[in-house]
Amino acid sequence: MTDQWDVIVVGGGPPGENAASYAIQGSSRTAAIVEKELVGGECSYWACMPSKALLRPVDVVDAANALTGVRGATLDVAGVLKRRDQFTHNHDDSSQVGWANSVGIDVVRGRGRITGPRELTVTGTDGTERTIRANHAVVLATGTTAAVPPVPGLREALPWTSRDATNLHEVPSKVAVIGGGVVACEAAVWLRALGAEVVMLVRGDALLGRSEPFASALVAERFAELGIDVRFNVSVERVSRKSPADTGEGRVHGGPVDLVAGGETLVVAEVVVAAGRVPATGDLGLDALGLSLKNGFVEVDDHLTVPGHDWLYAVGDITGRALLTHMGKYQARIAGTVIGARAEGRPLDGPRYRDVADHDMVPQVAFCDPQVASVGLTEAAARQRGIDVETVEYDLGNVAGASLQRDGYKGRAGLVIDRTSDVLVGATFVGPDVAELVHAATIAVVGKVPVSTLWHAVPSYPTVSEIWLRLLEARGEDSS
Ligand SMILES: Cc1cc2nc3c(=O)[nH]c(=O)nc-3n(C[C@H](O)[C@H](O)[C@H](O)COP(=O)(O)OP(=O)(O)OC[C@H]3O[C@@H](n4cnc5c(N)ncnc54)[C@H](O)[C@@H]3O)c2cc1C
Ligand SMILES: NC(=O)c1ccc[n+]([C@@H]2O[C@H](COP(=O)([O-])OP(=O)(O)OC[C@H]3O[C@@H](n4cnc5c(N)ncnc54)[C@H](O)[C@@H]3O)[C@@H](O)[C@H]2O)c1
Repeated sequence: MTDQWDVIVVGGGPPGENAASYAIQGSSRTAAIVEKELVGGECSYWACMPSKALLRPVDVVDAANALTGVRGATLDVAGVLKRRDQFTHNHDDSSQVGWANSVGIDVVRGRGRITGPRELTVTGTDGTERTIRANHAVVLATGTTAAVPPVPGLREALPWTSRDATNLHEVPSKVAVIGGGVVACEAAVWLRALGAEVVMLVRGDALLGRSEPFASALVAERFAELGIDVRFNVSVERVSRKSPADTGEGRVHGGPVDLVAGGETLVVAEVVVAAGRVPATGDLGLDALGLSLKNGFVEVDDHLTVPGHDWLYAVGDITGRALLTHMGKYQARIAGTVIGARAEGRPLDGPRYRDVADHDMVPQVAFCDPQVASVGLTEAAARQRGIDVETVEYDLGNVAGASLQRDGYKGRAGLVIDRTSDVLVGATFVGPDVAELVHAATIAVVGKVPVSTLWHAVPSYPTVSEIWLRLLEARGEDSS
């Protein structure tokens, strides 16, 4: 194999894969992905895919049991785990490597480190080193790893991280989840459904603390119904474990764990740390380039280029812009298109060369129970930016389409509208199966569709989308 490509991408998660393929598509350029673990990255094997594979059966059973006339839906734990393993291909990345090769991308196994402009050293699993070079561009796409807060005894207790929770092979009898963000809320739902007793230790006063308050409140209400014990304003002070043991991913890591939190001692079979992410920039050799990192993240301009280094790009979690697969892939499409244009001497004068969506137009779905699907700014974030906004909310349970989905459907939606321009700057939907509702809102936010125009976007009857009509009516103005 050669040691020189036109484009080298470090990190083979979905953003890395997309950056490589967009950078060479329709050309004779060559590309390589350097990957130290599995091509497909965290998302495919330890994050998005296994977590959603675990949550979907929970959702289906819940939906079936919420319908009069349907009886006896239950979870088969072994079957659920088996289906999860199908989605993670039992950690075999050969199909991803096959895809890369099929579109002209080489895969270089090993840990990449920048040693100079357009130059990297790759250390293989056997310790051998190899120097490789890029003619045009190097793209950093190394992602993040789970943060483990510096609580005395926590690291020594070998707690579960999201990798163990998504790849669980046994269900601990009782789990303490540290954190109240998306990882914590999603994991709490599947662990509870699979049979664990779950206690959540949340530092702040809300679940999904960056969401609209009504979303946090509905999730907390439902978690109480599910028997998830959520404790707010609690910090873990100390942890100790009898005989911690590295029993492998997704297996209980030793004896019972004592946690001292809020002046109380809690004894659990396992701890799940879901306290955010740390960028994987530590050993990338970036200091040699004199790069200043922001909390460890690589700063880029809207062409995803590292300022001052026109050959160096970054995409995905490592940019700290939006730690979401779809946003990383969006950045990758832009970076790849920019690399192609620069390689061919074309100007970057079209909309596809600039990252726009990361600036306050990011969609996200938390697939917990209930789901929380949102895009853009919350009311609080909009006000913080000095936008004069009005808000409108409506109960999803009062929408005919929603009531047909489940008996006693509970949910709520809210819009954040910029009064000056009369366009939507944010939207949040909370409830069972609301994930697919958010894209309509994303189109309205990104397209800056005036609310008066939305009156003419007629939702079909009886669908959950009629929430749009109800929200406009609740705003109390027909400006059509
Ligand atoms: C439990 C969980 C669930 C999630 N669910 C969702 C979801 O439903 N939807 C969503 O949009 N997002 C979700 N996310 C976030 C999503 O996983 C990330 O945004 C996404 O994986 C980021 O992709 P990335 O390529 O930037 O990083 P990663 O997926 O982390 O990939 C980085 C790759 O780089 C490799 N690497 C690192 N350093 C080097 C090096 N020096 N040399 C070579 N290779 C290296 C790693 O091995 C890895 O394969 C979830 C996250 C978690 C933790
Ligand atoms: N469905 C999805 O789209 C999805 C699912 C999972 C994760 N993700 C993404 O992955 C990223 C990581 O998720 P996450 O939930 O780990 O992070 P997060 O930032 O969403 O939440 C972190 C939580 O940990 C708490 N925390 C932080 N430091 C702590 C400490 N020292 N002690 C106690 N608690 C502490 C925070 O208060 C917060 O509740 C997020 O950006 C998220 O968007 C997305």
